[in-house]
Amino acid sequence: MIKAEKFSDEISKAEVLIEALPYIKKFAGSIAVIKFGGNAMKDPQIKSMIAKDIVLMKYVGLNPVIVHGGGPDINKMLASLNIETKFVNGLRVTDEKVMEIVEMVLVGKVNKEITSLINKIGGKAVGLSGKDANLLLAEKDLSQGDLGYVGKLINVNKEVILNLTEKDYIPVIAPCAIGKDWKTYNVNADIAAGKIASSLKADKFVLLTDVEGILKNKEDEESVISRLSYREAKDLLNSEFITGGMIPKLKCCIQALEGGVKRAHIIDGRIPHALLLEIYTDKGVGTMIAKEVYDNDNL
Ligand SMILES: Nc1ncnc2c1ncn2[C@@H]1O[C@H](COP(=O)(O)OP(=O)(O)O)[C@@H](O)[C@H]1O
Ligand SMILES: CC(=O)N[C@@H](CCC(=O)OP(=O)(O)O)C(=O)O
Repeated sequence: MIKAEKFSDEISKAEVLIEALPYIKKFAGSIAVIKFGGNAMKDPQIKSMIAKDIVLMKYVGLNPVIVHGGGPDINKMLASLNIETKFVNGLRVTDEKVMEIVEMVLVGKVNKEITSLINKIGGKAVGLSGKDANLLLAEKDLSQGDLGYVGKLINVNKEVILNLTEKDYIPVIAPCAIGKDWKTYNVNADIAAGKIASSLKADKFVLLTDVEGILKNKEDEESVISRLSYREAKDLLNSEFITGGMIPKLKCCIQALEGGVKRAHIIDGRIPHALLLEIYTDKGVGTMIAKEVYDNDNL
């Protein structure tokens, strides 16, 4: 170790890269569907860090597919227009007027903001809505009663996504779907991301949100459940621990695993570089849900 002291800072940086090597090897060529939640987008600095993580992932060989929400932006726009909406089990009741605003905000604003942020950092992001090439085909979702134009996805045109990832583009998808009746449908972004992850049989499905993960007790930030098996996740879904926006999140993780996704993660997007920590280090952040969960099982 001649002259090692002289380069000690650089050497420790190189060691960090080497530590990531098993993960880089394991995930090279695979697909990670990342859901960028509206609440994780509130802080511009964090938003920019997430975009950097996504670009880095692409350059080290993992193919990110981004699905975004934008609930808080939709709420703001509706409030400024004095339009009230309510949620039923995490789903926004969507009449024709609300649908118009949802599409305007998600496709016209949020989608383009994320796309240009990634491109500014050096990625090749392409923004899409579910209407482009019939990417997301929906029918009316009646599972929670009649919520208007809330859609349930019945098909994902995965060829569009794969054509883009093969050419090193990063698809950025807004969860507005086209109906079988050619009307526009509002799909919860978590549910859309889960369906897209299943159709691609993604290796990783990561939901970025603004809580530490699934909490046993919502008042206690330390009560994060770090690992859940598929069965435990199903039991938890029917418990009183899970409410509001966490319902579609947990539900879509369960459905993604049923659809062939290997691992689903609900992680805290407010932690700087949470995505890199989750994928390229043995420090899991948030909650991991997998068909089988083993101890010391970080890959
Ligand atoms: N058991 C739970 N653990 C953590 N969060 C929960 C739980 N149950 C309900 N929640 C709520 O779910 C919210 C996350 O969902 P949501 O607000 O829709 O996020 P996003 O905009 O990122 O999709 C949390 O802020 C929290 O209020
Ligand atoms: C049907 C339904 O609820 N659609 C959502 C779509 C956006 C979304 O899911 O955004 P977040 O991920 O930021 O919550 C909505 O209208 O808010």
